[in-house]
Parts: sequence; structure tokens; C-alpha cells
Amino acid sequence: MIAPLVDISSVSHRFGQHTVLKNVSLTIEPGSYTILLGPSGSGKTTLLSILGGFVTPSEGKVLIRGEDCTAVPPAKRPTTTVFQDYALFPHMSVGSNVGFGLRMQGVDAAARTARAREALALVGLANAFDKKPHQLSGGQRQRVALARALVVEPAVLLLDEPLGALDLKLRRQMQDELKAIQKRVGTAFIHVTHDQEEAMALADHCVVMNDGRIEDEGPPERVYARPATRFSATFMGESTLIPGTVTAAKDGTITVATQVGALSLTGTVPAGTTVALAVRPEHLVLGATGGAVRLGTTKVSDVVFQGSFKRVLAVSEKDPALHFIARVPAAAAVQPGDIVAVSCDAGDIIFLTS
Ligand SMILES: Nc1ncnc2c1ncn2[C@@H]1O[C@H](COP(=O)(O)OP(=O)(O)OP(=O)(O)O)[C@@H](O)[C@H]1O
Repeated sequence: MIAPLVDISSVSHRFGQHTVLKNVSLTIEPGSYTILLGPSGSGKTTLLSILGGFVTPSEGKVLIRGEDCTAVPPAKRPTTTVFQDYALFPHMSVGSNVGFGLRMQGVDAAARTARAREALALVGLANAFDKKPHQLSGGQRQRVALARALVVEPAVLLLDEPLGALDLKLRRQMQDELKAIQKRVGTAFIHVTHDQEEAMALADHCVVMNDGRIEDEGPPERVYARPATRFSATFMGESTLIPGTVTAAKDGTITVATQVGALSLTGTVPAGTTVALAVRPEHLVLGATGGAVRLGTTKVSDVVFQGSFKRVLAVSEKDPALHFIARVPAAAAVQPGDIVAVSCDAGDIIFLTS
């Protein structure tokens, strides 16, 4: 087995009395694009700062290429960080900004220029070498910051909300570029975001964080299709969550008591287990002729037009605490106040026990 590029083991961190990372273990593979995804305050930036050497963890170890880097300062470890605000030197040319790290390493001027030009070409800014940062757009500045971080050929590139300052359209465009650049250079990227669309678009490996812990991790397709926890099911995309208790389990068939009645499903969860049944919006069927699992009738509370589809929010007629989120084609004739049956296919139900 090949050793992981980064091995974070049992890392905890406290700021004063406040424990912000709780026993986090994570490995990063060479050449991978890892996204740390989670709500504000979940500990993503602290974990990234520990990887970058800006924070020494209260407990645990960080190995990079097999070497213990836990307390090694930023400039002495094989990582570079791209910050949301770019942190470019305003008085220096773009070329000098990109070559700065090489200058610190004692690389001579001719080699610095050549490598800075190469890095700028890599990010699509071959003509910006002599410009000043203020002559560039936000997206271009972010690309300069990326070139500056890549030029020193780090083992791991750390990105803290790198697209956070960009407008939505540019953000989506830069996502595509970031992914393409990462594949071209083959450097492992670890990128912090709270934007789940960004996570799905970029990650080979998605790490869902909540309250200082890793809730779920894996390829984004797996995290979306089979989230490990309730939090993951609602943070990485949306889900309808139906709480229930397994009342009988025999020969691969279980009965789950829920607010919408007893549901007979295929599964191996033992009787007595408290579960949540999660269904993704695209798997909920509205209308009388639906899937095999009937989830009762609902009253539509809101319909949001989203271009190619409509997002429909509906409330169970049996229990107003139960909310459904469905996705229907843009042309579907559904309006607030409509009473509609909701169902799904048995295979589209995700059983969550934590
Ligand atoms: N230097 C610090 N001193 C004290 N508390 C801190 C410090 N840095 C972060 N925290 C606290 O640690 C917790 C985790 O913060 P962190 O920035 O890692 O979260 P995050 O998931 O990156 O959030 P965001 O998306 O808002 O940046 C928060 O409660 C924050 O207030």
C-alpha cells in the first residue's frame, strides 16, 4: 500500500476553553482534490491552518510525506496557502508577486522570471507579468495568487475559500478552471468551502465537517447518494427526513413506524432502532400515480422556479412538522395550496441511523 501524502491523526484543537476540533483523523492521497465542507464555525479553517503550519494542534499529529510536520512553521513545510483575499503585494508587479516565494528560497533572478512566467501561463495570465495587481479583475488576482502558490511546487496546496470574494458567475467559471489546473499540475489540493455546489463540482474527496468533527467523507457522488448521517444528508444537497422507529425486522423486510404511518421496506436494520428515512428531492414523486412507497398527502406551501426545474415545498397533512422538498420539471403545473400525494420508490430511501 502506498503511504498517504498527508496523514492527520487524532487531531484536536482548543482555543482557550473552546474545543473547535475533536479527534479528527484524515488522510490525503497524492494528486487528489479534497474539499473540506461545512457550515461556519465547523472547524474547516482551523484544520487548514493546522495543515499550513499557522496553528499547532493541542493534540494529535500531522505527517506530510511521512515526516512529522505537527509543529513545523509554514515556510519550512511543503505546503503553500491561497487565501480568500489573495494577499498580493500591491506595490509589486504580478511577476514579482509570483516569484516572491522563489526569491525567499534564494532562486536567482533569471530562473525566477522563467518559472514565474511558466506559472502565469499555467493559470492563463501569460500577458500579466508586468502589470500591478490593481490593474487586474478579482478573478485574475485570484489566479495570480494561485500561480504564486504553485510556483514553489508544494506537495500540498491549501485553499481557504479561494473563490469567496467572486460573484456567482465568475465563481462557477473559476471552479472549472481550478479543477483543470489541478489536474494539469497533479498537486494535491485541499480546499475549504461552505458551498456544497462547489464541493460537488471540484472534489475527488469530500469531507463534511460539523461542530469540529468529520461527519462523512468520500467521493461526492457517494456522499450525495448514500450520506452517512442526517447532517450530511441535509448539508450536501437537500433531503426530506422522515423520522421513524423500526418495529419489526424479518428476512430482509422491516416495518418502520413514522408520522405518515407504518412503512414496509427492504432493509436489515434491527427492530427497536431509531432511524431517519432520507429522500432526495429528485426522488420524491408528486401526484396520484407515483412510487411504491406512499408518504401520504401534502399541502404545497411554496414553489420556487429555478430555471430548468421547480423546487416544491410541501407539508404533510398528517403532521405539519413533516416537510417535504421535491424537485419537479419547470413545466409542471403545481401551485401553493395544492393538495398532492407524495411517494417514492423503495430503492430511493436512504436509512440513516446517526
Ligand atoms: N484564533 C482564534 N481564537 C479563538 N477562537 C477561534 C480562533 N479561530 C477560530 N476560532 C473559533 O473556532 C471555531 C471554528 O472556527 P473555524 O474558522 O475553523 O471554522 P470554519 O468552519 O472555517 O468557519 P468559517 O466558514 O466561518 O470560516 C469557531 O467557533 C471560531 O469562533
